[in-house]
Amino acid sequence: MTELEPRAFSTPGKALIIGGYLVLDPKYKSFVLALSARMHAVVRASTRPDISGVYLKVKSTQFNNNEWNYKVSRDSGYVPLEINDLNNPFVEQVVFNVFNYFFPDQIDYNYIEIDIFSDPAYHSTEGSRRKSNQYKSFNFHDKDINEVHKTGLGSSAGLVTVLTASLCYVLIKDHNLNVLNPEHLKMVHNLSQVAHCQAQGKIGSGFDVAAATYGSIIYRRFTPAIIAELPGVDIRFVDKYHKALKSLIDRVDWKIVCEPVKLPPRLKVIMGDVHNGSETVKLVGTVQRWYANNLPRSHDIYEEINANNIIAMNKLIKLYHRSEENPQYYEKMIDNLNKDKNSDPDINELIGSINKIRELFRTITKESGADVEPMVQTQLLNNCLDLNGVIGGVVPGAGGHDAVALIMTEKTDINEATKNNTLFKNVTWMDVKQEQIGLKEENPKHYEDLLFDDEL
Ligand SMILES: Nc1ncnc2c1ncn2[C@@H]1O[C@H](COP(=O)(O)OP(=O)(O)OP(=O)(O)O)[C@@H](O)[C@H]1O
Ligand SMILES: C[C@@](O)(CCOP(=O)(O)O)CC(=O)O
Repeated sequence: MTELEPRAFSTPGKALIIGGYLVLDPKYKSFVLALSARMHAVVRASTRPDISGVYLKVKSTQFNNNEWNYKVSRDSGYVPLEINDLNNPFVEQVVFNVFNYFFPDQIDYNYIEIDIFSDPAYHSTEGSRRKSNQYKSFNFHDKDINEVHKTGLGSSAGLVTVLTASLCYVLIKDHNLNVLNPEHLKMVHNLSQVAHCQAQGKIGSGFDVAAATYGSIIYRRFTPAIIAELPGVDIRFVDKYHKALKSLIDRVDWKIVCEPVKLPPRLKVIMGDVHNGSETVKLVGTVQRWYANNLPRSHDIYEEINANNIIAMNKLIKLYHRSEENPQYYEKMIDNLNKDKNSDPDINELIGSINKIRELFRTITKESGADVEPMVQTQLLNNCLDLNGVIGGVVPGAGGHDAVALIMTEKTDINEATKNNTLFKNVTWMDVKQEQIGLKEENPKHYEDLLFDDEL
């Protein structure tokens, strides 16, 4: 039995700060922050002559030892067959698409094992026990993955991207996958978008997959049609899907924008979990119906939101440049914000544009009935904005009752500022930071010998 050298990868979670709903239309740009909570995969593969075709085991031991076992073969169009009839559409679509992309004649390593790990912030900690080693810490639940409450950081997009990278490593020529090679990143990104889109039922803009791959970005989506036009699987002509997919991944111009961005220095994002959970799919459907039934006024509202989105994004970029041009002045200016939020014209315009975006989303909330910025969240955000050092706040992504995202000075200690204050009793400040980097190589040894913290 020969073994492929084990490798590990990770991808970040996300917060869509600016551009919710509009980003579903390829016309509009958005601002997405990658977060320090990451999804991880450790991949091992070996040659097993006793097994016919390919056997793939995906394990998620953190969730009641969940695992999915697939058989795949070229003769059946690489449609994965789960041997216990278990469902995980995200894993299935990754397997299907990565195998179809490479469409291998013969597979050197036909027994593949992938261990998935998700950082604690993705899920509620309730009923979990922490396991750690000197490098990593993960929560272990005695419930299945689908029964544990999510915090909305984009676990499925992170999972799809990190699994895609892992399988690409096994199947790419000479196993030379390099996360620093732009061509390889593009391949992982495009394959992940296809798999995520198919698993989700084609509803998302793909900002979460783009952030999982590229980190914090200004994002403009691809035209949804390019994925919708892929042919179905046809067992009689197994290479039909492969040819169309290969062309889509390598040759079609996706006209996508993924420009790296950073929050201006000395500012940070803080995510607050409101523990309620929202149904993105339902919210999107309701807002889209409102949009269609209220044209052309709804279009004008979107255009006005977009004008303010652009102001907010430009101000964030300008502040970043100012920090580089005159670091001392910039530092003082940020320090001043802890006393007077209106002391700088760029910050003023940033605050003004975010307030306007929120106001327009409240109009949509009222008219459509979709809780994009429901009253409780308005109150919570306004209470946050009253705190020293907090300069902006939004209900990220699709909005709803899930979470709030705040932009504040680095010196602001949100836990301290809200401690014992009943106005904030329903919110838990999450232990995540904004991060630049998307798909990252990890050390597979860092996932070994995890021990329960309470037994250390
Ligand atoms: N650690 C994991 N192991 C295995 N599968 C996982 C894991 N994390 C997520 N998944 C898959 O992703 C699904 C959750 O995806 P979903 O898109 O509903 O949530 P999300 O991406 O975390 O949330 P949101 O899009 O609101 O940020 C799970 O049902 C499971 O199929
Ligand atoms: C409403 C939408 O723009 C954002 C959804 O974001 P989230 O899943 O709530 O983080 C949909 C999308 O872009 O996929």
